[in-house]
Amino acid sequence: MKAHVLDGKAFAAKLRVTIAGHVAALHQAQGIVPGLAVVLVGEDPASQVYVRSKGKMTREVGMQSFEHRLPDTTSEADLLALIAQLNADPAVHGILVQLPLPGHLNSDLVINSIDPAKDVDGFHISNVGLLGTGQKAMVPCTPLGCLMLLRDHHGSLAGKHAVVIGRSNIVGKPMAQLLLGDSCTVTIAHSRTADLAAMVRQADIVVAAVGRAQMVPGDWIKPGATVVDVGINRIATDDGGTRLVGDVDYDSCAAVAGAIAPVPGGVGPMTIACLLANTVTACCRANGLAEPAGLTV
Ligand SMILES: Nc1nc(=O)c2c([nH]1)NC[C@@H]1CN(c3ccc(C(=O)N[C@@H](CCC(=O)O)C(=O)O)cc3)C=[N+]21
Repeated sequence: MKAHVLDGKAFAAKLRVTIAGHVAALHQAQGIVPGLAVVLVGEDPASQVYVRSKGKMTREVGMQSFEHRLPDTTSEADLLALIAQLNADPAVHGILVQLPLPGHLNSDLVINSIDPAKDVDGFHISNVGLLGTGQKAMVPCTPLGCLMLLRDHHGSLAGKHAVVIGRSNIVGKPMAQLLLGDSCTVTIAHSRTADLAAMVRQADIVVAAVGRAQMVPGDWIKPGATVVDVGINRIATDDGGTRLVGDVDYDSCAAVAGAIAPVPGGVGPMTIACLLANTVTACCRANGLAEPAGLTV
């Protein structure tokens, strides 16, 4: 059997068309243009690629993109002052501070200084608490994108056993909350889980978000299970180049899984599309307008 491919690239492209429609309608009916501010501190090359890609897609759907690039020597006070300015700017509906931040900056402090209503990453403690208690929140983009792919493929997720590998605040924990919200039985596994292979073999849904290249082999996958690969790892190739791989070993997993989201072309494009979706949602909430269906949970 060869797994069905969960085509995040195509899904995200359709979602961006839908978002562009909502952006055009907001502009026509209300004269409002949703705005997203992205803040990048330092010169990490991978981060620069993502920030460029986010800016391009933000403009493509008709929204305003504000990019702030700061040197890696930026003080915490200066970064907090910029965030205060963006919090107060009515043209800015969403604020994303690219992570990881340079080591001298306290990322918890920085993230919690963002107005929760503009926190399109969903990382502010207030949004984390709202999500955890089933209230209306800004939902983290990567888990939201994974959930959209899973719902699209399965319809209802109720009663399925989901094993989330990874316990980060940005993927593992919010992913588990979303799956619980959809009535899955959820296990959060991690590097210290005893007999991880046996645990993963019980899963109807596997979400791999550990940050270790190709660490999940096909013989950990229950035949027919759905595999969502969140990993983004650049590895060396034999010809001296590099290539992007996920946290699962694609070929061996695709041979046993019922469905699998590949890297690249799976969760990555969904993350950016969900960032745009969150910005539209934040813009509608800020203006007291009904938010479009289908952009969040
Ligand atoms: N505050 C914050 N929010 C984030 O959402 C955030 C962040 N910081 N820091 C970095 C990570 C990483 N991230 C990705 C987004 C899209 C792709 C993506 O589109 N990947 C393409 C391939 C891109 C390539 O070729 O490099 C794909 O998987 O098909 C990857 C990674 C968002 N992040």
